[in-house]
Amino acid sequence: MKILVCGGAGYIGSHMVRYLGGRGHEVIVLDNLSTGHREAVDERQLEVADLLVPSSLKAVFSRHSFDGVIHFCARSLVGESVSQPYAYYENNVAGTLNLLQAMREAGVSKLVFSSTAAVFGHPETTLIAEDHPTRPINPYGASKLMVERILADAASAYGLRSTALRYFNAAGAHPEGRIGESHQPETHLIPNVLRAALGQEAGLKVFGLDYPTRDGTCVRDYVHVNDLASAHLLALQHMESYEGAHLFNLGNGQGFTVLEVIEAARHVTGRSISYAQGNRRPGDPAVLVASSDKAQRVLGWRPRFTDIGEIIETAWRWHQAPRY
Ligand SMILES: NC(=O)c1ccc[n+]([C@@H]2O[C@H](COP(=O)([O-])OP(=O)(O)OC[C@H]3O[C@@H](n4cnc5c(N)ncnc54)[C@H](O)[C@@H]3O)[C@@H](O)[C@H]2O)c1
Ligand SMILES: O=c1ccn([C@@H]2O[C@H](COP(=O)(O)OP(=O)(O)O[C@H]3O[C@H](CO)[C@H](O)[C@H](O)[C@H]3O)[C@@H](O)[C@H]2O)c(=O)[nH]1
Repeated sequence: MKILVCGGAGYIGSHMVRYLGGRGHEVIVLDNLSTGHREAVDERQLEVADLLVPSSLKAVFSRHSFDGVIHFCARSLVGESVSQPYAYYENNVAGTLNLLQAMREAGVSKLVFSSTAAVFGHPETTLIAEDHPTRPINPYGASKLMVERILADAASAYGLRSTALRYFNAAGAHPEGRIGESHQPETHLIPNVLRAALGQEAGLKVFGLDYPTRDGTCVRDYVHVNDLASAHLLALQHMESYEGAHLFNLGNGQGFTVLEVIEAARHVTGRSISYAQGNRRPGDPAVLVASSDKAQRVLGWRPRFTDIGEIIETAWRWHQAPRY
């Protein structure tokens, strides 16, 4: 297949590009490099374009003919979405609409979309399945839920085939260590913990030790980026036979507390990791763990990295010698 990966210079997108390339697919990356890195992709694959500039988008579709699109572009900082909601709705909703228009004009009818556990808000059950109520508590989650709705409408109006994958906590890096997670600012737990292990992050804080969990810290479901990549390819293949708008939750089905992640990182790195006790971060639910039964049953998805130590080890390889 020839696949357009929008946001392919970013963290998860660059792993997707590697994964597809390794399986013989032809890939073009569309990215405005706002949070992505030129060094994360092969220059020959890269089309620098912006979802908010329709002419730049259309130019990409006129130069290539795609079998499908995987769409990772977004602004994705929860806190920032609360203070700058217009920027989030503009990039994540209006930008996606521009992409959908360009796809329609070019006759491209399959899309895989990055959704998020943030569509659920405060969960009502410990294990979150696809039919769990969606009540996002911040503009980031709301913007992703709006796109899910647009995709459902596009399926009935235009026959667009789509799959929204709601990832829980993407983690780890390609085991070869050439690509990895590099955000500025970095808000995610595992990179911050590993930077603390390297002595690069003096101010590591655990946000809240008074949650109703086994050690008082938040529980999250960490899923390896390469496992996310494999689910995207399965979703594209699934849409060859099934029309409509599909939804899947993606996680490992196992939750780890913040303190358990720090302990696992101590074990992997063999270094001491000190932290301070911080206040709760606004908008953080106590527990977010996915039920990925549907993805396993319908797509045949099998995550390979189920051990938190193994996931952290791949990230550790990257953080010791990051290339960007
Ligand atoms: N990282 C996680 O744990 C996580 C969890 C759930 C969902 N997601 C979603 O997965 C996707 C990828 O996340 P990530 O962590 O790799 O983010 P990232 O910021 O590393 O990657 C996003 C990429 O999209 C590009 N981009 C953004 N806006 C664009 C635009 N208007 N035009 C062209 N390119 C644009 C950026 O330059 C970047 O390369 C996002 O949609 C995010 O909301 C991430
Ligand atoms: O320096 C840090 C960073 C994080 N945390 C804690 O560690 C846990 C994980 O935090 P991350 O920021 O790594 O991940 P989130 O669970 O907040 O975010 C993930 O899930 C969200 C949905 O809830 C969004 O989809 C987001 O893009 C995705 O990365 C949270 O309890 C957070 O409070 C800390 O204690 N210290």
